[in-house]
Amino acid sequence: MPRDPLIGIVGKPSSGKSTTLNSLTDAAAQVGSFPFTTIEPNRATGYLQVDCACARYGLEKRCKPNYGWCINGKRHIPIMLLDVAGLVPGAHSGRGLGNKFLDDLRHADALIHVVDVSGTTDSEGKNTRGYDPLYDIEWLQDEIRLWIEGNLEKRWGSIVRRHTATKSSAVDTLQAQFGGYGSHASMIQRALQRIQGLPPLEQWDKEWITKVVKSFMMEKFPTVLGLNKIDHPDADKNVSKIMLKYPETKAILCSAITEVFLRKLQKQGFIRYEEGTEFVDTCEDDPETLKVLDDKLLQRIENIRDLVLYRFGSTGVVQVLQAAADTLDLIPVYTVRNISTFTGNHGEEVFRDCFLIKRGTTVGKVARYVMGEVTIAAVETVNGVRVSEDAIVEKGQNDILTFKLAPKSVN
Ligand SMILES: Nc1nc2c(ncn2[C@@H]2O[C@H](COP(=O)(O)OP(=O)(O)OP(=O)(O)O)[C@@H](O)[C@H]2O)c(=O)[nH]1
Repeated sequence: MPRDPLIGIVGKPSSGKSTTLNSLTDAAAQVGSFPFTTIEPNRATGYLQVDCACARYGLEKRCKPNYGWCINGKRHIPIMLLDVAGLVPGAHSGRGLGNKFLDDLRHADALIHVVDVSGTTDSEGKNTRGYDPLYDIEWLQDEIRLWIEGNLEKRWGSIVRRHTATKSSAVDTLQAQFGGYGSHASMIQRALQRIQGLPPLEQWDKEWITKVVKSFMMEKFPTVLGLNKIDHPDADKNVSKIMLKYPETKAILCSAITEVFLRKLQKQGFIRYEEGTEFVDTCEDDPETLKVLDDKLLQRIENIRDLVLYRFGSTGVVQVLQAAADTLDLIPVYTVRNISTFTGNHGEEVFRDCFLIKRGTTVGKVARYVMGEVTIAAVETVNGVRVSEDAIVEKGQNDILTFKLAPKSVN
């Protein structure tokens, strides 16, 4: 099983990366500790919303995840986020924080590019007016590409010599070069297959290398755009321009600052807010349980409803994380001790453990990830149905699993 998925948040200074990260990690509900062994300063835990298996069996009330939480069948599964700061035009050649951000980036499996669509900050994050954010989308992709290309071109002569001498395939040769970015052979294969008319590696010139790197980036760093600051009056026209120019790119409209504000008021007991939705209740809706808000704050909530929630359906941040995770094609798999009751070792609580795995992962891989290198005698799913270790995990079919260990042999 590969390591836990990691989503990188990139964008120019002042685009709203930290605000987005805060809005995604400052969970209002009570959460368990996180499952990740190391948390570094620029990493944080976000929560991905999925329809939990408990809802299939009417067990919502007894669902208590070990990590994250589950309310009414909506499960919030921890997922690691990485704040990749320091990207400015020219960073690949040492500007700003230079290549430091690129070292962070290599660990990411997918990227959220936070774009400031208000047009009030320039490419370096300085205040301005009427800036065209289309430029940010271009230069940011270029920076990443130039960094990868630069690393490749430095050694291109010896790469080609070795490739010819060892009669390697293009996939093997590139995997040796791109392994440091966490690539694997099938990723490179897909990247190469996408390029029409690609000649043998020894004939690649600069143009072909650029094409190869661009295609590799689509595999290694699938990117969604978080079009942030949609609450700003200038945002509309910039959003339209971006959508028109990049119709294929997944873009989600966001207002990270609104999400932070709503979660804060919710924590303080002033509002009831269902994250990822347009629903906000205040003391006017529920005077019994919600604290009284002054007129100024009530007016601000009204504006948020009109300018963000009712117009766009939500603040967008939950959706942007969802979209980034979708590019990785992750599905939740539940491991239980008792396949009839779905409970763990003790108590009545169900579906305690859940992992995000890449679609296409086999049951055997999940078993080894959860149990380590032990001999598994049998794997069962719902109703005690036996499942082969070679079976691919499928939602609703064999995504609830229990593992029976082989008895230890006595010599
Ligand atoms: N209007 C509006 N402002 C926002 C939004 N999100 C963030 N901001 C503001 O934009 C500014 C920059 O936000 P940050 O989250 O610090 O941006 P950053 O990308 O992390 O910036 P660096 O740390 O410099 O890389 C702050 O003043 C935020 O309050 C938003 O959704 N709407």
